[in-house]
Amino acid sequence: MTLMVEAKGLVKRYGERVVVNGLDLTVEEGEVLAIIGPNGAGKSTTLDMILGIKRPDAGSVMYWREDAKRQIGVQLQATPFFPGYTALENLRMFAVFYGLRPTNAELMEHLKRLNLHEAAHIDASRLSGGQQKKLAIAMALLHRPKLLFLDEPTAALDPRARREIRELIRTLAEAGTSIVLTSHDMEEVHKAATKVVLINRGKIAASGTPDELLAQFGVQDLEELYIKLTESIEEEPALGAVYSGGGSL
Ligand SMILES: Nc1ncnc2c1ncn2[C@@H]1O[C@H](COP(=O)(O)OP(=O)(O)OP(=O)(O)O)[C@@H](O)[C@H]1O
Repeated sequence: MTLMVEAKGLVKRYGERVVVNGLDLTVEEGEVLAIIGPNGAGKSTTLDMILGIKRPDAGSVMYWREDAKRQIGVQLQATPFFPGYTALENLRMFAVFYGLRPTNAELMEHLKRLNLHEAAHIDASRLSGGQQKKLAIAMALLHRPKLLFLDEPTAALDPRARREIRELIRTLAEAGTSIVLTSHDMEEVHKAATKVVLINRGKIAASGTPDELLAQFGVQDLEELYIKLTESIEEEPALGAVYSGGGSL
């Protein structure tokens, strides 16, 4: 088993507020790890610290190799497209950033993988929300990363597009790509993820395969688990004390 990422004791504070509180996380090769949790739980902040976008106040992040960042693909919630340029042109610009020189035919093939080829010649800023999301994912995949981060990859997508992205995730994982994703769609997480980490108030409330979690907590599905664990932590006053300053989250 190769560990692709090992994050230990991650802490992030904003003023007196601790939004990520001593979080440990590992990503194994070929794993599809879903990070779930309420709005504001600290999921994106955790991803940002793992990616080096935000500096942790404590803790460490180790990758499987020193030059790992060349082999990482990232789709964040907001993607800065270049307006005035088509989807294809945007894709080409990102390819150049990665040091690649793909032909038009290769780029079209890449767009086709995401069922986005018909939008190739549309200005990126005029694409629908779902098409923009797909373009962001296409950009993250251009250099065939070994490790892929997807922050809410299926939010704003219609059911067919969701299924396409889920199938793409499965195909990538089968080919050995490790994937870390966040999602609020529990059914989808159950279908796509090999491991689930539930974050609540900056801490890990549960972690395991979807089936392990259902058995461990005696619930029917991940939505029930989510409701159960996010409720129970809010009700438990002792856990509130771990947040410095006592500020509400
Ligand atoms: N720059 C900042 N300054 C102050 N607070 C911040 C900053 N960035 C994030 N936060 C706060 O940190 C907390 C965690 O935010 P984060 O974006 O990690 O949550 P999340 O779990 O990804 O939520 P969502 O599901 O809504 O995307 C939130 O309460 C947010 O308001």
